[in-house]
Amino acid sequence: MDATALWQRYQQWLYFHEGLGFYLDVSRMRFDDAFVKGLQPKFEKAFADMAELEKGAIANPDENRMVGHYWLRNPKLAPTPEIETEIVETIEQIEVFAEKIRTGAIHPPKATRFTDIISIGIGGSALGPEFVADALSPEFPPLKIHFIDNSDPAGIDRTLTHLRNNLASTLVLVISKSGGTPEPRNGMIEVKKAYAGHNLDFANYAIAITMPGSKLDETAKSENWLARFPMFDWVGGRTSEMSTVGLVPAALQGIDIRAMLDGAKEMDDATRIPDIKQNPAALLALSWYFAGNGRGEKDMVVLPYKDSLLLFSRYLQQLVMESLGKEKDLDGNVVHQGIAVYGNKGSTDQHAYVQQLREGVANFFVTFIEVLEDRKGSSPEIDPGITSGDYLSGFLQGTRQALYENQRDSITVTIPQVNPRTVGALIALYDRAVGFYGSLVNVNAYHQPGVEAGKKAAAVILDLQKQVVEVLHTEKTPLSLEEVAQKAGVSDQIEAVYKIIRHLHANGRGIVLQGNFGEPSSLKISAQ
Ligand SMILES: O=P(O)(O)OC[C@H]1O[C@](O)(CO)[C@@H](O)[C@@H]1O
Repeated sequence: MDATALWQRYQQWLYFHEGLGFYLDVSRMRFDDAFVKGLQPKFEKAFADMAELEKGAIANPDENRMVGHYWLRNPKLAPTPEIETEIVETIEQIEVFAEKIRTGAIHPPKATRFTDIISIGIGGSALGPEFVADALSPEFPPLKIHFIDNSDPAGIDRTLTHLRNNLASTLVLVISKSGGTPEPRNGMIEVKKAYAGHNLDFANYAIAITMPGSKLDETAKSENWLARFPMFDWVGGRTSEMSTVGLVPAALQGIDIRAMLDGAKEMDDATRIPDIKQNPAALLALSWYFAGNGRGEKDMVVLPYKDSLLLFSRYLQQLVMESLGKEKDLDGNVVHQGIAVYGNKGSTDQHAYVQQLREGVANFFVTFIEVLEDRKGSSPEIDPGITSGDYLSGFLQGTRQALYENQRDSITVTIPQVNPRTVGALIALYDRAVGFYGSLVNVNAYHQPGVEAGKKAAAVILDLQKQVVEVLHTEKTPLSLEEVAQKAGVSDQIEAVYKIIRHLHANGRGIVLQGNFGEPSSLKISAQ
């Protein structure tokens, strides 16, 4: 297509939302009208499915759950008055509590104000809060947030070491919908010990965000923690940024949560329109379907040209891949669906992997995210009449064009600036696009059965570790790996036994290894 035809196509497909100042350009996805027409029946179903979901249908049949994240930003849509009240009151509760913490009306026993937050959580209980903190937290927030989102002891140490002089004024958020996920539980126990080590009563600093009645909730209740906020059963982890999971940490940092909710609501209103061309989430889902033939054949590379949106691609990775990456469709057929997502930011990534995108294997499509406002205030000139923001904008246009010339498709999302409204709107846009795409390819986008396998296998390894240690403590003479496995009753699991022993040895856990470390079968193992 020549430049004139492309300009026509650009105008023909451009979506603009006036209230949000939001643009979506899908003109560089090379679908034609016949393709759009062919997908129309699937979209009719997707729009109908979405309407049912919003009315409270059991949209997650496997877990027998309603899917209600849209009600969080428009409580009037909730299917019962009880749910509506619950949402409204919880938001008010968050605002009142955050205000008291920020002003010092609620303060720690040994300080006049809380200064920091440690937020402990993983997956949907971390990625949204991390993204929003990075995107929206003020330069000098009333409380500075730090994250523990793993069971990595060195990572936990790093956070605690940074805060070693501030623990007495550090609030701890323990965020886990289920209240039983091992990683946040481990983090919580380690942080609790650190508080005890500083003679601080953890309960005065701790806040639980979890489903009422969960293990975490019970602990918080019985230990009389500073506060507890409910996470609702009908909100999935990866769509929970507008629930207590995201709103509590955001409000504590002084981020305008009402503006975030308003932006999301406005985008929800726009993405409820049952017309592909008038609906930006439908346009995204259509483009994804086109790119990967409805089978995820192409990866989604997300490139925000703005440092503060760096974590958006990481956030989307869970939202898209945990939602759409499914073995079976809703009829039980094996389909192995999904779309792989990766990306960091432009123009930085132009000096990393864009070489391959331009010339290498064509197994992707790009989503550029453009922010019109360069910075607050004016910019100095780098070259005559040219600012660094002009460069960034030029790099985006240039890369989009260079990719298109080589038959690499792209979508461009444009927002006026990064603020709570536009961030809320972006989150809502992708929530809905994923929901639509799930309907188009007929998968349950709201469960995550695949995650369980890894969790179960890890639990088996931890049980095996206990058996191995018991065997080694009972035996007086050094044993080979084979003998340890045999005595532990797991002769078929020598490799797992070896890895457990090697890890214990490396961490000074009372295991002695003799022999050639490059030849595991030569090793003799004993307990100290
Ligand atoms: O908030 P929870 O229950 O600790 O779960 C954390 C994450 O674990 C998962 O269940 C599986 O990875 C995610 O869906 C979820 O966001």
